[in-house]
Amino acid sequence: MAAIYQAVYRRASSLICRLHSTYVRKMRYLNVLKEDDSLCRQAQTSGTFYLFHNLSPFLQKVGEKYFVPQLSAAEIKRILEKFKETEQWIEKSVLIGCSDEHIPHFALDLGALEKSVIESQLKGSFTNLQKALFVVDGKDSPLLASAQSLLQWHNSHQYCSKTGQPTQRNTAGSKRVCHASGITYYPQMSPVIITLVSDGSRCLLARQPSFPQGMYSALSGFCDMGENVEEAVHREVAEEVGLEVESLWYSASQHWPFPSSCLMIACHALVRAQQAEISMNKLELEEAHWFGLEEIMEGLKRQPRSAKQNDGSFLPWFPPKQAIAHQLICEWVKQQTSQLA
Ligand SMILES: NC(=O)C1=CN([C@@H]2O[C@H](COP(=O)(O)OP(=O)(O)OC[C@H]3O[C@@H](n4cnc5c(N)ncnc54)[C@H](O)[C@@H]3O)[C@@H](O)[C@H]2O)C=CC1
Ligand SMILES: [Mg+2]
Repeated sequence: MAAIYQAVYRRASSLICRLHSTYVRKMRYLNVLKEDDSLCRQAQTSGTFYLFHNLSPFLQKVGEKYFVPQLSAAEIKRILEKFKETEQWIEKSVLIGCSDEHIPHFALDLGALEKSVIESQLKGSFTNLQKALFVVDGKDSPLLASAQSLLQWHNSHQYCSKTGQPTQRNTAGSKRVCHASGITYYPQMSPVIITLVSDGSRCLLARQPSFPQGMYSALSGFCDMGENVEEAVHREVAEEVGLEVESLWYSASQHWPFPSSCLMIACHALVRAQQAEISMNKLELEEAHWFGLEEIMEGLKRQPRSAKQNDGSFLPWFPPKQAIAHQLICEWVKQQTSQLA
């Protein structure tokens, strides 16, 4: 039966090849792998693997640069042999993408095996995700973030929340099913709005107590059930700084893996300059200020280390370029400078 499916799939994909762009073919291929367990199992034998250990990605350092190595199935088998483990381990991997040439990419967490043995065999180290995202090449960070989020979701969804029975995953790891209740669970993300509020000439940045010292960011908050993006922006701005948003517009979005799988939806918002007095919610924020263009441009140049002053206090600095908050701040600067020109 599987052979018939594969022949049909090959026939269909050769037709698709002639009709569609590389991108469309790639997305269609990934979609087939998610739906077809036997094809996905076969793909694992020719795929590449990103390794994790208790959700920390494996990195290699060459000179000053960090790389995220992709291992072949044969290399994974060699590691497993060292631990006298079988290649069944590979079935624990999750599908995270594929190359333009349809080489599938998987992520595999070897958390149950001794970390130092793998690290010395592969000459690299498992690195905390928060650090990894800021040292690897920009194109690798979204991949690491989504791979880790998917692995984390599987870790915490082993059981059905209705029956308490174990759930079974499909080969790609794109869903889990409870056979007792028939419920299918799909990986979850929480929508979060992040808003850079402006009064026309200044922008509002705030600090949560958990932020590193001196760091200010745009206002953020989880969307409530049933809320749309516009309502969430209005509510969060009102809740956190006591201001009423007049107008808002969407900028961009980003997947953010902290604390676990957020879809950050970034917007700009405008409040009236005559009604811009901040009334900060002390339960959520420790500081909130209006910043002028010059202060923002100075802050963008500062690094956490250069922000520290002799008396131990910190000058304001802003999230690094990997965070969407950074993009919002840069867009605001661009818009302000173009108004001045
Ligand atoms: N990538 C970026 O540029 C930035 C990302 N963020 C992320 O945005 C997220 C949310 O921002 P906050 O201002 O902390 O949100 P928030 O203002 O909604 O406050 C967090 C509180 O909301 C409650 N909450 C409601 N729904 C929740 C859910 N689904 N998961 C967890 N807590 C929930 C909890 O009580 C939590 O303590 C943070 O996890 C942070 O990592 C925040 C700023 C910048
Ligand atoms: Mg908040």
